Amino acid sequence: MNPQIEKLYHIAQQKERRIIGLMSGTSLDGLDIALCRIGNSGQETTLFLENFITIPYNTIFRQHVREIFAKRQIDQQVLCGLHAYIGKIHGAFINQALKQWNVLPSDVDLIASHGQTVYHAPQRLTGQTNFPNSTLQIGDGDHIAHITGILTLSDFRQKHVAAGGEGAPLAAYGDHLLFTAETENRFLLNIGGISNFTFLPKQGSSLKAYATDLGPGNTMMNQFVFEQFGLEMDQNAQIAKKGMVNTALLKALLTTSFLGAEFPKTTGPELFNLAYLKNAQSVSNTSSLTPEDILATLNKFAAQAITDGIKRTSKDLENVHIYVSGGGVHNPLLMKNIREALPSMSVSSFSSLGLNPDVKEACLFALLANETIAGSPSHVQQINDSPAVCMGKISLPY
Ligand SMILES: Nc1ncnc2c1ncn2[C@@H]1O[C@H](COP(=O)(O)OP(=O)(O)OP(=O)(O)O)[C@@H](O)[C@H]1O
Ligand SMILES: CC(=O)N[C@H]1[C@@H]2OC[C@@H](O2)[C@@H](O)[C@@H]1O[C@H](C)C(=O)O
Repeated sequence: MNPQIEKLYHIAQQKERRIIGLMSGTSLDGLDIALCRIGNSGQETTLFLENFITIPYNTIFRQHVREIFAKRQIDQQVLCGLHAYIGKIHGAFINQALKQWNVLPSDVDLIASHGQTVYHAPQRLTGQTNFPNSTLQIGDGDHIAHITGILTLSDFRQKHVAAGGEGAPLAAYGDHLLFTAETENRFLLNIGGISNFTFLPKQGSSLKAYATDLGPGNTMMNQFVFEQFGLEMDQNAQIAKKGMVNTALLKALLTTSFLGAEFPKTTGPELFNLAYLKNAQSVSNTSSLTPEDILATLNKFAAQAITDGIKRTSKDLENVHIYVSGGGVHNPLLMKNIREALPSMSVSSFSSLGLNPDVKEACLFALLANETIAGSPSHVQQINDSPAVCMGKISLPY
């Protein structure tokens, strides 16, 4: 037997695995690296976070990804090059993190790599049926495995698509196994570039867990401050706080059919981008607003896409608690807008469930890898409208 397959076989039989989860989101801020100890599988899963770091990307990296990110026309040579380049960079970042933590690569069982989403094209976006739902994450797993010497699972979303899904959100799988509560109905809200939630009905409920994207999280605010001020984000909503919400623009932003569509659904910056903003400004005659007013309106838009979605699912429910993760939790105006629209619900940071809100998604991919190696598709069959599959491709280091 190939000794690497034998090693994998042993890893699958261990009671506990040390797995590095990686997440690189649409904000292009950096690579989240979470070193997790994951025990058992399925409902018995335990997760302990040993270490976490976000290694920031440099300007050159961001420029390269922005050349192709969410764009329909691109230079294929850049796409091809980035697939290998991102794999190499992520591998080097892992080695750097392990050195910093004094952990030997031989003491890590697996890496679970999300990669970098460069295009997300469900049929609901393209409106075409000649191609199936599709989504593309780059940063090849073979490079990561080779550079680190660690067995690597990557490209998790393809199996979801193959089995009839849109390739996202995958959060429901981990959220359901780790965070379902006995006594309360939960929304685990993640506000990254795009906002999404996992709805977790309390144990014993006749309702089923599911996850859906909601609309823009930070992405439109980020794109707008980058265009106007060359900034990566509206830090602490400093700019938006100086502006006023324009109701005509807000109404125009809220008119896309995506927001009214049934759950679950997925989206990305392929829809929610500056062209979308320009079009909304044009139809609402608001092209001469100040950047501050536009940003205040985009902030409110992100909040309303989130709270309308939550209201829709929770209207007949009592004892509803919302736990927020992702970078949006650090935007005070966004959080204020969300709380004001949901006065009867408790809205808290994900940290009150015992996990740092910035690390949740990286841990999720570690958990997905654990299920693929040591779990079973039957563990996730209770999630509504999402295929019961194990995800990720396996790369051997040698
Ligand atoms: N202090 C802050 N003030 C305002 N916004 C913030 C702050 N900190 C983080 N953010 C927002 O959060 C974003 C990063 O969030 P996160 O890391 O969850 O996104 P992501 O992983 O790229 O998203 P996704 O996984 O959805 O693609 C930043 O780009 C910024 O918009
Ligand atoms: C295609 C893609 O990369 N989607 C991301 C993105 O970021 C948030 C939202 O859009 C979500 O659908 C998904 O990520 C999370 C981790 C998920 O799959 O649950």
